Amino acid sequence: NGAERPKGSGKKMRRQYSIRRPALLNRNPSHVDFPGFEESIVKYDPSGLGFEFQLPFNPQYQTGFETEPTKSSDRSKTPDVQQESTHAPEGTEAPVPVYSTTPFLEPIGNSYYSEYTSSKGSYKLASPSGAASPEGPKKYGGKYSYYCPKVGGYHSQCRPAIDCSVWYEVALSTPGSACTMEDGDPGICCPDIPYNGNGEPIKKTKKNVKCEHQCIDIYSVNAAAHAGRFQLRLMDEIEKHLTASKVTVRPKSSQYTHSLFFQSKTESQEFCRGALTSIETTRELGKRFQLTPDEAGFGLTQFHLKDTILSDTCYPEAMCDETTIHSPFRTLDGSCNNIKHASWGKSRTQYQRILVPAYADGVWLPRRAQNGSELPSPRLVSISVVLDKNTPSEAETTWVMQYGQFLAHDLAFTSFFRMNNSMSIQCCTEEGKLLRDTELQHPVCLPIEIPEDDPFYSKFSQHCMSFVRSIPAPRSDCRLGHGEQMNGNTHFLDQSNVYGSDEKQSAAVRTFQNGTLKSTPQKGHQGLDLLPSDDSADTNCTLSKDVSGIDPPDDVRCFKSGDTRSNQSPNLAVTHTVFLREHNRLAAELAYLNPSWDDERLFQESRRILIAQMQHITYNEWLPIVIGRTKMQELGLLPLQHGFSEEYYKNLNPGVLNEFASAAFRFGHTLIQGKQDLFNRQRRKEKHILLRQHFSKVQEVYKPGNLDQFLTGLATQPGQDFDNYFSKEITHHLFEEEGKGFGLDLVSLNLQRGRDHGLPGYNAFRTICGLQRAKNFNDLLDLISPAIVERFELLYDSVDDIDLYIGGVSEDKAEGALLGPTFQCIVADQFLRLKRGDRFFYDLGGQPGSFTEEQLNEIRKISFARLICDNSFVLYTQPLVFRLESIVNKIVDCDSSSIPRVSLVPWQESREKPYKRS
Ligand code: HEM
Ligand SMILES: [Ca+2]
Repeated sequence: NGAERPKGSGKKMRRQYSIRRPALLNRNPSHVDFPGFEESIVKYDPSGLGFEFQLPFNPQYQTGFETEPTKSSDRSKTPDVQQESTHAPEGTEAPVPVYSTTPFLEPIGNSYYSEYTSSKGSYKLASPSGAASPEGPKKYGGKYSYYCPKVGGYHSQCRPAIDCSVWYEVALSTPGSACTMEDGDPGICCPDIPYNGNGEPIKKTKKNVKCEHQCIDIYSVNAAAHAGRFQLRLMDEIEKHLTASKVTVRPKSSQYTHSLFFQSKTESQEFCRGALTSIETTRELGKRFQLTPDEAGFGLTQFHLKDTILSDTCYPEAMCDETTIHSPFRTLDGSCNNIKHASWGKSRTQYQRILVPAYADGVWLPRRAQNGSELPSPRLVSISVVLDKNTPSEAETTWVMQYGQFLAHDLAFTSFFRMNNSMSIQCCTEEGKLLRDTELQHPVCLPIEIPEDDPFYSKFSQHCMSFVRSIPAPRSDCRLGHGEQMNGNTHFLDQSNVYGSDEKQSAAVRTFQNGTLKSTPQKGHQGLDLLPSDDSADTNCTLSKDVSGIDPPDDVRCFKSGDTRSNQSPNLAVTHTVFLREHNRLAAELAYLNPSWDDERLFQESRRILIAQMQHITYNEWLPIVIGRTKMQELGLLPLQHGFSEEYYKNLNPGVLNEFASAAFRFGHTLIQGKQDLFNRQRRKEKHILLRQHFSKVQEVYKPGNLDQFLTGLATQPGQDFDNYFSKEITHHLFEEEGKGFGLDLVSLNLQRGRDHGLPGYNAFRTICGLQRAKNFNDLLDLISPAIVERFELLYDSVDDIDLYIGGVSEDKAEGALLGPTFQCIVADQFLRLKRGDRFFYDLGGQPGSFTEEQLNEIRKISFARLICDNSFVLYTQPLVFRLESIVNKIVDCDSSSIPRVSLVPWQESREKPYKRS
């Protein structure tokens, strides 16, 4: 029945719009078995609105859209499932293929009930080959097309996979849950999405410390403020000295590449200096009055900076005028999302914390051990606990990782200090030794000591890994006290990595014509554009001839997007490209439907839809894998099937948690594949790239056809599992300079970053997350393997000293989740804030930014598979791209209704039904 694809679907043009479908037939009859169940069936209408364009409206999408003929001979090909090790490129064995060995493009419709074949809209009985389920369709004498078994103990219905995303594992383990929808395309039997619980956000801790020293008056504070300012001038002098002495970062070195992505921007510099002055003032007061760390870090918050000579270091109050408050569109910098607290979630504001910080001096110095001694070197922790072992995921694709990184770059951008002259700060000698001479050490350096006998770096005589501290943000309460780090991006899930985090960044990526974003047209890509080039980049993103075999092509440039990190790896750039194309596709479609809309309206409406789509994909497809359905239900994070959500907590700060950005959400680093595969349309592996050669090199993305192969690779290659295993590509070769043989260690950077930010130890978070606080190392055995606990005991003096990051990645998985309970709890809390604290959350009703119900129901049809299908030449994919192909997640044609389309007709203003916001 592969020949029975919808007629005309060979034209790619058609794939962008809903295909008119016959009236609903053969509705899932599961209610027959269960009297009284009928009322509760939520009818799924895969027909959309029968929206069909007669004429192509955008010539951009016309050329080259002939798809490959789907000949039956093609369909009989089996995929090459042989895969080689990717996590550990050096000397590990090829893993056993973990994904289904179902032949590539097995006839569609030939699902679990193999005796049925389908044609659009009706079913015919094929030659029976034995019922696949004891209560199979035969029970109904062929009257009904199929029978859905109970899934997870609940009655289920046959729906597009995307509507069963949260039930996926349960459906997969239920025989007979692969079904055929009434139009013949494959679906999954699953129950309705469960009702949400009403779990609350974690209560943030506070430390109320009374400063006993009554003699600290405002004069003393101002005197200390002068000393604070002096510290900054001193830093300026040290910088001059360092520059004169040529203690700088060499271009192309790993530190240089690191700084390309994370160095602070000019716009943040001023805020950073103000914040640092107030931190230095607090430290100075601590010294002058011999305060305890708690008194300095928490007690001094009694002083409001407005009363001191540092009043100009506070943020100016964000002002929201009436137009902004009533606008259906978010501001670009996230301000005025919360009307009362206008700067909540705004870019360049501080991260918030669940637990108060544990700086060594209470104010700013990195955390130390409980007994006051040094913590073990992060690199020592990394080599003692972390292995590079290939543990491919049994169920998920590399997309889980890649989407996660994209999401991380929407939510957090922690930049580090740079010099006043914009140059990067060097914290080790050029030869990789610690800088002994304190004169030559920049005060914001926190170099990582590499042990003498390091099994890897000793081969290169490296004893020091450069590390520059993160910049602080002015405290949102405008008071003296401990430091807080700055999030350079908007805290909301709002695609700031696409659109930028302020007006200026956004202007740099817009064309200001027809609502579109800038792009680079590609002849070789047959009309589908790449990201625009970043002409200001003082680096190049080409590969050397040694790696690519060709001279660096002239037209290859670094890409530009709303976030500075889009060139970090080819697959990240590819992900950005999908979202860029989708924005421009939406803008073109909206322009067709609403010819009167100007550039601004088209831009904002497309942006609003794209953000909504990404929010839906995140909560419907990605989070159920990462934190699991049960946790989501408990906290009220499951997507609704219909209607609006009403839960907006105007008193809930949506801001990103420091614990989330600097530890928990870095869990994704354990999922990274060292070798990233490129697969062709037949899902045969064409080649792979070795990550170390492609950091900051996006040349491969330019090669015609590669983008689609990266996309297919991400949907085919299993991801690595969540564990304490990390690929060498990031623990030995991060940002490696070609020919050097070594780069940085991301695990060490993560650990040092946590200490730099004053994050309390792992044990403190166990308590917050409802686990038992470990009184000794043995108490960790409930979640961490004995071998690792033993290592911890050797490394750390006290169980309270264990760094959050290493503790978190060492935990066993929580039930039904990818993450261990502690990271699950922090990540879940963040996504609760991002949902209930966002006035523009996509399914929220009753707000100026709310969609109409009709529009919302369209948004709910989006899947990541649909975004890929509509914005590339990928022609076939499994409907749930975060999950490996399986019996319930078979590869289908992108035209299939198994991957529903979003119709934009409800956005057409001139329709009979007026465009109305609820
Ligand atoms: C090829 C893949 C990746 C590379 C090379 C990479 C590299 C890095 C680097 C170098 C940092 C900064 C380290 C520091 O100095 O503190 C970082 C931060 C981070 N990474 Fe990754 N990462 C990757 C994938 C991921 C994934 C899959 C996730 C999540 C699912 C993730 C989440 C984060 C987060 C949340 C941060 C902190 C961001 C910030 O605060 O600015 N990363 N990553
Ligand atoms: Ca954002």
